Amino acid sequence: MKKRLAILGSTGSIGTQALGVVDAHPELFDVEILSAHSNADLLIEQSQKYKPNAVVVTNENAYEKVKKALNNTDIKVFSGANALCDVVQWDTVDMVLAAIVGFAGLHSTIAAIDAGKQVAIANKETLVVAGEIVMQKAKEKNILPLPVDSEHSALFQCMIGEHLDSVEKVILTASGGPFLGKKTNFLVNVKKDHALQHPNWVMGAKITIDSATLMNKGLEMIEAKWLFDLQNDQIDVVIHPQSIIHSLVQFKDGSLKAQMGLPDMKLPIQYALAFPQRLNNDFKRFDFKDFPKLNFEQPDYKTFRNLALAKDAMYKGGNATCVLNAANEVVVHGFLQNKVGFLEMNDIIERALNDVAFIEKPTLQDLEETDAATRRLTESLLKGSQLYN
Ligand SMILES: NC(=O)C1=CN([C@@H]2O[C@H](COP(=O)(O)OP(=O)(O)OC[C@H]3O[C@@H](n4cnc5c(N)ncnc54)[C@H](OP(=O)(O)O)[C@@H]3O)[C@@H](O)[C@H]2O)C=CC1
Ligand SMILES: CC(=O)[C@@H](O)[C@H](O)COP(=O)(O)O
Ligand SMILES: [Mn+2]
Repeated sequence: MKKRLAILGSTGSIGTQALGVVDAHPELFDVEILSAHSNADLLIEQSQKYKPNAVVVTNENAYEKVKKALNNTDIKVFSGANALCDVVQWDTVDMVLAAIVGFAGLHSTIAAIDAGKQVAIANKETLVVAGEIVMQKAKEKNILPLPVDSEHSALFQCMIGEHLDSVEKVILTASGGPFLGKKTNFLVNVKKDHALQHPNWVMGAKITIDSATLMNKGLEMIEAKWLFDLQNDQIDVVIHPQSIIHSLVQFKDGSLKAQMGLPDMKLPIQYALAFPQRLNNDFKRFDFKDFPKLNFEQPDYKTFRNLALAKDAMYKGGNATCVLNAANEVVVHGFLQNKVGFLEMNDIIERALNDVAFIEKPTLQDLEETDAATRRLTESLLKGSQLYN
């Protein structure tokens, strides 16, 4: 029986690569649901090729275009974020790939878990904002959320067959991004074109900027905490510029297990979609001759302050990681519009973390309000930037 997939965020970097995995294994997967926000043309193209049961479009203008284009087909076309939460619960869906970027992916992921669906989570922001709630719900439904993020897929693969209480710590590898080794006198002037040039991975714009500021690794620390039920001091980061070792688990006997491979997201996507099977593929193989040296160094927390801010938020807990995420989403959006400087992003996130009211044990409703309040505050702080016009 084929696995029937809901691919949320099918027009993005993860979504399109997931469809590549489906292309390679048509005997294993059927596409039941696709979703997009603004890229109507690509969603129309994908719909014509994969003939899903339904598509959801969250941007109103794009919805009109998709609706018109698919008018003469059997494909149902829905609009709005609520529709995402409805379709993932359909009986005809076996697995949901959460590949929407940002807080916007939270509710549909929770809806999928509430309905007892298998979930493959690329959308790390969901776990950063509401990891405790999401994992508790998954536990109640007896669901094992499958990580798609490369580091977390690596940790997951290393932990298979081990007792979780034999884990001493996990070590997340970070490429260091395009500005590895740079200091503030350089970073103060960097613009989006440079920041968007990730050395090893081709990804969506938001996560690429997060990699450049090291916020991505901070988000990933929090993501690891919830996915693997770790204490804060069990999570380390090491810079590894080649992105060949995708992360490591250190066990109580001192043994280290690492998962390695060329940087290619199709592998962790395929692993999650097919779990517990490992599928054949023709992805390029790692060759030691191409990598005579693998390097490691400590992160520069003083220069890349986002990593320190994220770590502090993780230790603080409560709604602090929700504040961190919302402020970061707003400043990254601003940076991509050349409305705020690279280093100013740190200052604004820090202000938000200091100024938004702390809630120790937030409900989902509290987190929604925290997200909205942080966005309002951060937007107003953004207007203080000299670059803002
Ligand atoms: N790309 C990668 O290699 C990796 C990504 N991730 C994580 O996976 C997630 C997706 O990343 P990535 O694919 O790079 O991002 P992209 O920006 O490439 O794609 C994002 C997807 O989300 C949709 N989307 C955007 N805003 C909304 C919204 N408000 N409501 C509903 N849908 C929306 C987009 O639709 P549209 O394009 O139609 O506007 C698109 O389909 C992120 O959380 C990221 O951190 C994790 C590890 C690696
Ligand atoms: C592919 C992936 O999982 C990204 O999250 C990647 O890890 C980003 O690279 P950095 O290590 O530069 O953040
Ligand atoms: Mn990652």
